[in-house]
Amino acid sequence: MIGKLNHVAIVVPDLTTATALYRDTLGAAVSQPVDLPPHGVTVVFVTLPNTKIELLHPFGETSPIAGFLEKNPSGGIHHICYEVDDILAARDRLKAQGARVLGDGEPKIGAHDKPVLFLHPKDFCGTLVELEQA
Ligand SMILES: C[C@H](C(=O)O)C(=O)SCCNC(=O)CCNC(=O)[C@H](O)C(C)(C)COP(=O)(O)OP(=O)(O)OC[C@H]1O[C@@H](n2cnc3c(N)ncnc32)[C@H](O)[C@@H]1OP(=O)(O)O
Ligand SMILES: [Co+2]
Repeated sequence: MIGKLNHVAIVVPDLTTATALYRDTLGAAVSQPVDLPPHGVTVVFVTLPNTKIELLHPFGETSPIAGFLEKNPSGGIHHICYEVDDILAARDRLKAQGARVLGDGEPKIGAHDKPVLFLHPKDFCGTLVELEQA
């Protein structure tokens, strides 16, 4: 069911520092920061030849990543995102198998203007999983 690895997301305490690290030290192509209010994050996209890295920082008062940053003040890998061909079919199959789909269970439009869903980290080996419609 899951296809390509779309991105790995890293929560960072300081986006400017993290962007400089990826651009100047690691030599990657990085975007400007983009605020995504419906998701409670600001994101910098790092484009690699075979996938993407997203550098995330909390946006707004009720960010879903605020708790993670509190527990991991130096930052850390926050989630991995897999592509699926049919996100509603994937959701229904996962729910039938007992996986917890986060939020209200309805896909939101994600950072790449495609529908996304999140699966509880405790159901997937301690890793928060994002699914994105391919
Ligand atoms: C838009 C863009 C895109 O790419 O399209 C994005 O990705 S937006 C990315 C930001 N959006 C999201 O992350 C949305 C989905 N996430 C969420 O709803 C929430 O972050 C959440 C429910 C996973 C966790 O929320 P929280 O940290 O406030 O909750 P808790 O503190 O109660 O956490 C419950 C348990 O899960 C653990 N836990 C929390 N977050 C993570 C994580 N990222 N990876 C692994 N474990 C995690 C906690 O340590 C705790 O474990 P223990 O009990 O053992 O201490
Ligand atoms: Co993501």
